[in-house]
Amino acid sequence: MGLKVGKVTKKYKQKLALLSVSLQVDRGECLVLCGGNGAGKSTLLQILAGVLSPTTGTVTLDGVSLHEHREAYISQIGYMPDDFHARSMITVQEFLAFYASLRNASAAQVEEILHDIGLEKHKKEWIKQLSKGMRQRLLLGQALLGEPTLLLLDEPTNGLDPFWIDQFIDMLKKRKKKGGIIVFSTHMMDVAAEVGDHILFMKNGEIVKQIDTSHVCDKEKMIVQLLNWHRKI
Ligand SMILES: Nc1ncnc2c1ncn2[C@@H]1O[C@H](COP(=O)(O)OP(=O)(O)OP(=O)(O)O)[C@@H](O)[C@H]1O
Repeated sequence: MGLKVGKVTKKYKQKLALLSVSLQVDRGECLVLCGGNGAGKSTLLQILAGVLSPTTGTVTLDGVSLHEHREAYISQIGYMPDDFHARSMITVQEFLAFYASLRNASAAQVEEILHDIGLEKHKKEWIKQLSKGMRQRLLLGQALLGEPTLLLLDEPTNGLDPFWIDQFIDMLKKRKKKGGIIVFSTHMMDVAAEVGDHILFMKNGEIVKQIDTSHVCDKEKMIVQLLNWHRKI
């Protein structure tokens, strides 16, 4: 059970973006990807989301192979990309309804998510008129539709104010309790420490450090250590 990534490598023409990345995340766990710009975090998340194909390596979710049973695998994931080009004339509600139809999520769930991401009052607005933080919340809402087993979030806290960062942390904790798996990237070490069971630091496409937080008692001390690691790599 869980997410298993075996020796995943990604080459963009001559550029080696990922080099033999292996990891495992069990049900009910959260893995946080850290590392400087260009470390390979987005590339890894895009591979796990099936948006990019790995050059070599394997990805399975609860034993279902992304390569061999793509449709079954994809139906179990929710993916929030790091960028969002909202040029089209579509409202918040239409945007979520579109993704709900792809994921077999009900209209009731769209309403529930609109409430959870605090965009109920904005549901008739064009998405291109939303603030950065609101767009992030909408993208997150889209990823939650259909209650996916695996949530893949690329820098989800970018642009969120402190209230919404706390809401985000609560939401992740609830999903973990329900047995969901979460993988997200961030530069915010306090968020990583608050919800991460495994914290990975990447550099030049490789995992250079892994911290398992289950034995950590002093969270404040861990945040300082994580900040030091983040600066060092
Ligand atoms: N489409 C592409 N074509 C060529 N090289 C790419 C492409 N996308 C990413 N890269 C390269 O792959 C490497 C990893 O990039 P990636 O976007 O995965 O890093 P990241 O850790 O997410 O960085 P950031 O924190 O800046 O978002 C970088 O060297 C980047 O220049």
